[in-house]
Amino acid sequence: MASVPLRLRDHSYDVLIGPGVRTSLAEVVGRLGAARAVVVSARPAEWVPDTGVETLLLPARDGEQDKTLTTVEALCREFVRFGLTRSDVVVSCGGGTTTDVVGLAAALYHRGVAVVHLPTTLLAQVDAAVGGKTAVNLPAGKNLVGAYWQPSAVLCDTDYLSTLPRREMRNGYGEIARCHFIGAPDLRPLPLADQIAASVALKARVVEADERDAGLRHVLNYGHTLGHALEKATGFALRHGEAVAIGTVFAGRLAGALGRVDRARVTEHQDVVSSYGLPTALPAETEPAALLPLMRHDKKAIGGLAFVLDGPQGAELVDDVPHDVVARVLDEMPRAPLADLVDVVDVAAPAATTAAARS
Ligand SMILES: NC(=O)c1ccc[n+]([C@@H]2O[C@H](COP(=O)([O-])OP(=O)(O)OC[C@H]3O[C@@H](n4cnc5c(N)ncnc54)[C@H](O)[C@@H]3O)[C@@H](O)[C@H]2O)c1
Ligand SMILES: [Zn+2]
Repeated sequence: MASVPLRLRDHSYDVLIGPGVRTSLAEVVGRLGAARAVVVSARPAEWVPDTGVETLLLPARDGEQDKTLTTVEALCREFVRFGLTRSDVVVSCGGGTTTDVVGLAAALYHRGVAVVHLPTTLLAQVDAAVGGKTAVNLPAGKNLVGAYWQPSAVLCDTDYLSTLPRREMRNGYGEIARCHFIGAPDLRPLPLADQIAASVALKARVVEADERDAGLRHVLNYGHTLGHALEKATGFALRHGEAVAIGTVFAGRLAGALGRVDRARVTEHQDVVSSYGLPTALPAETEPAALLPLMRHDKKAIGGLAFVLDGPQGAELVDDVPHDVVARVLDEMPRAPLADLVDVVDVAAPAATTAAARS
């Protein structure tokens, strides 16, 4: 089992990673001094560990459709009915959509009640459940209403991943792959739990340095400017991690075109992304020119087109990248039919991944 600390000025917690770590929940709840717990779970009841205190189990559904203020209100109403107080605890068990919506409910209930996350997707374990950002969607867009609310612990039980569909594993690998270019060592040869621990450790260091997105936290958006545009352009036919993977390959090429990195580093982007079994080409159905305006709407864009790009000082936010360079690098990207991109074979995925993906 790995334990990754996340230390902030007024709040610190540990992220535990490994098989069976969910059984630490009762100890965590005991340490918090909570008398009652509400567990909101999108997974079967038998997947929810004992809390050690009087518990209300609320079933939930993963998915963007329930990541709404309506769900937040419904949860808070149940918290009141159960008599949950400010010194009690809320527990989330599910994918990133569930940890996000439950995290926001915990942030708002009594102006903040302790929350413990039990993420059950690879993406939620390496990214969504760690770092304290919570949000829900509005019809106008994703994650438009939210709060910073750090959990009191995160238990990344890798046993949960044994039932995760292969494509959801790949979704999480998109975020692991981008760690290679924002300060993590080469994680490819490592077992899955170590890859998760290293990705969490990287995110923890970034969040410690910039909890509220004032600067450094931007590096976590490596590959995301094109990634977000591709998600929208394909009507979300690409999973987030798949789109980020293609965005990461593009970020390498763009950094190369701007003279920020050498040819070998550009190739390394392609190699790393493909060795995680992730797509590296633009969908043939998407017109490169149609992606430009979508990238302009990315929330990182302050003036012109902004990208997090690799360079001599490592990854950093680069503002005002000339449109013509972006357009040219997009045009030069390899292309492949969308159907092929979302069905990439896991070429060199580590044994643990392949086993989990098959089951
Ligand atoms: N707060 C943050 O910092 C942050 C960071 C990244 C992403 N996010 C959010 O995370 C969300 C995406 O999370 P996600 O990719 O986990 O999506 P998700 O929660 O929709 O789960 C993906 C799918 O996996 C299924 N699933 C979950 N656990 C499973 C398991 N153990 N076995 C089998 N199936 C399982 C779900 O039912 C769902 O169909 C987005 O809403 C995104 O905005 C938040
Ligand atoms: Zn992401």
